[in-house]
Amino acid sequence: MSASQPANRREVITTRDIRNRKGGTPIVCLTAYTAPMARLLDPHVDLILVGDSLGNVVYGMETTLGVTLDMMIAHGAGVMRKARRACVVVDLPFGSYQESPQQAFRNAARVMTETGCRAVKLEGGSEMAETISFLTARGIPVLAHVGLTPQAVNAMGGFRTQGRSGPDAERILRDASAVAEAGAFAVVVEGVVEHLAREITSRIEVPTIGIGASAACDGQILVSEDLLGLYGEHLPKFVKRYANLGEEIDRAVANFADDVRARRFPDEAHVFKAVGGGR
Ligand SMILES: Nc1nc(=O)c2c([nH]1)NC[C@@H]1CN(c3ccc(C(=O)N[C@@H](CCC(=O)O)C(=O)O)cc3)CN21
Ligand SMILES: CC(C)C(=O)C(=O)O
Ligand SMILES: [Mg+2]
Repeated sequence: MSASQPANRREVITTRDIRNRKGGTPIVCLTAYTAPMARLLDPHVDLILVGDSLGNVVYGMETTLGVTLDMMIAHGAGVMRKARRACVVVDLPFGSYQESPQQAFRNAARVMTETGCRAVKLEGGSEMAETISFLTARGIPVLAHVGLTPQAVNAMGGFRTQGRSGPDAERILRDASAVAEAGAFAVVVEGVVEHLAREITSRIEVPTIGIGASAACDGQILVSEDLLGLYGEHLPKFVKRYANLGEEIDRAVANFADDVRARRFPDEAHVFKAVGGGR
């Protein structure tokens, strides 16, 4: 009998699967903001994050502070339509969860019901522990995010590597422990020095997913447009470019413009003709 494993059951990755990867094969994560990008990433990654970095990447904002809940829900729903197996997590934007556990639940529940995603991510350490246990106890899995937290850019005085001083490193370690103990299924660790990332990873029981936080983490995440060469010229030091799609787009658009101006496009292969009755 195979009632528990029907042959046509499709592989899906749950937050529990991610949680269980602690210390195993590194967890592969990338961002997607749209359906076509989700379709391309889905066969290759374990987790797709609909990040509030879409404020920078899609909307040209300077920081993520102007991103709204409605924007996250619209993009999250688009990603969900084309992600079949990867675990999809949606960022809660600035101002949608910091006020109280009740505010966080109300807005996270909207994200879950209106997108169908598996979990939400929120930024913060010890001060968010109560909110994380409030959400997880009520059925909303939470991915935590500590270290360099972009929504706190004004409090941090810029996008700076965190944990360089002893007291700073101890605070971030306490933050990571607090969010893990509060019930987060994994913790994004951003922009911290290598020895701190290694220390956090060895001390907490759930996986760490690093961005600019060394190979000592249990997984890695990057912004897809950064590694594809689709965003910006000056990238953070931690980004590795795997393609230069921006250059490809430049060449393709220049060729299209030349063809239109020279009347080479549309050519015979791309024109409708009224053959046998027409249309
Ligand atoms: N396209 C994109 N990629 C990202 O990784 C990203 C976003 N957007 N938006 C939200 C946050 C902001 N992030 C950032 C932005 C800038 C730096 C940066 O300039 N870092 C300096 C560190 C300088 C230091 O050593 O303190 C660097 O040179 O890497 C880092 C992370 C990461 N996130
Ligand atoms: C870079 C990741 C961790 C993120 O929070 C985002 O893309 O918004
Ligand atoms: Mg984010």
